[in-house]
Amino acid sequence: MDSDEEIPTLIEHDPPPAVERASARVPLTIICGFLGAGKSTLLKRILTERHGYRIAVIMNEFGDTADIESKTVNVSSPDDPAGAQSEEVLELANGCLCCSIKDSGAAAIEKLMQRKGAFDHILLETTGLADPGPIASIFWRNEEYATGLGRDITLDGVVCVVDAFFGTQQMEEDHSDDNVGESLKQIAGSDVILLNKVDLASPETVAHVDSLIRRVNPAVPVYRTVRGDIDLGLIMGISAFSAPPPLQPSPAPPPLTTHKHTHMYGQDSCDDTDDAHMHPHEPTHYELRGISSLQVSCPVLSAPRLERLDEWIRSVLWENRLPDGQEGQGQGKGQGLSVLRCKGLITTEAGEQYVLQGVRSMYEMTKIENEAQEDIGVPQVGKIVLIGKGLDEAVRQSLEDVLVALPNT
Ligand SMILES: Nc1nc2c(ncn2[C@@H]2O[C@H](COP(=O)(O)OP(=O)(O)OP(=O)(O)O)[C@@H](O)[C@H]2O)c(=O)[nH]1
Repeated sequence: MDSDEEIPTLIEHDPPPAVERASARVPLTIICGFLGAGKSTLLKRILTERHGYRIAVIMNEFGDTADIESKTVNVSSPDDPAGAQSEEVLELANGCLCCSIKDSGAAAIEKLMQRKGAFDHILLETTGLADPGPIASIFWRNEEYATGLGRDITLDGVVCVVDAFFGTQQMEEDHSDDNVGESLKQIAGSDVILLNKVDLASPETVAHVDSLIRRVNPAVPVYRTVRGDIDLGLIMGISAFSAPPPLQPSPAPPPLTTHKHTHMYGQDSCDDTDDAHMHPHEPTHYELRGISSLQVSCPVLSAPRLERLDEWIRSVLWENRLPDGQEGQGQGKGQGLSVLRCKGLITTEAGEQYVLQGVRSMYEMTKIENEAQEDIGVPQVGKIVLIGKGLDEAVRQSLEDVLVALPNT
């Protein structure tokens, strides 16, 4: 055997950390929120405090080339005193990167990814009136095709900053063409909500906004903050698009106290003319200007029933109708069926468990690997949460039929 044929000795070595980091996908968090709610304040805190995370922050409206100077957080860094005016990626004293550029968000991120390895997480701020759904879809879809940015980035979650003082009023006044309002779409499409500026609002006002949020999106954790002071571990690294929804029912929101509140958002009318009376039982199915949520518990499913559920989801998400052709009717407004966000945890008779995640018409059912099942201790009974328009009793009934009532064939 000549020397060329000798079996080479394996030398074990750990890849240098920078190489390891460069090969991993970087998680991206979308930060949306109501106008003036405190998004920039949150980002400025992240960019200037010593927290040990290496975060790249992109502050710009996604895809917008309009004036951004007014959106730029003036971050001064001892290493780059002129940095706030620069359009380049700034490296800040605490290890974060700040990117405030005029070209499109995709270009900004591509530029940022040339520095891959220099940061562990990306935060992308949208403007106060952006619906996060389409942006989330872009990154989520990219991941699936694993080309371009999708090779480098994984969508971690959507965080929404809500103004505790003006939140109720903003939801009330925010009318868009489809009569839903971007603020409600932001709440519907978020995985975490920061109820900010709680120092400015009375406890009753804070509780009321909190209650509205939970009624639109019952699966979302809501953290009350002042000037965006939050443990970063609660908003980053949450894997919202691969984790199951919270298994415990969210804490019951405080009841809406008076009729005045409930009627403000165009709920069905009530015969009682006393404005101060309490509703003894708040409906679990709640509708706020057309957007509502539906939660259905999901028993252990046979394989055919899982297939039928998949068909049901395809019909509802892709065709905006129930599989039997009977469209859900939006309460009071005649709006059609349209799902903005769905999540679920499904267990099968074969002992497999799936996480359902959907943003608008896109969805995936991902099998939880056995080890992960053990880690998170997933129980046998799952649930399905839908957030969107037209989610009335006909939709609930139809879903329950698929999960429970129809023959288990
Ligand atoms: N009292 C109080 N003021 C706050 C808090 N958070 C932010 N602010 C102030 O509210 C104002 C708006 O905050 P920003 O962080 O600029 O809000 P934004 O969401 O980035 O605003 P837009 O980008 O215009 O939508 C600023 O003057 C902040 O200093 C808070 O928790 N309490």
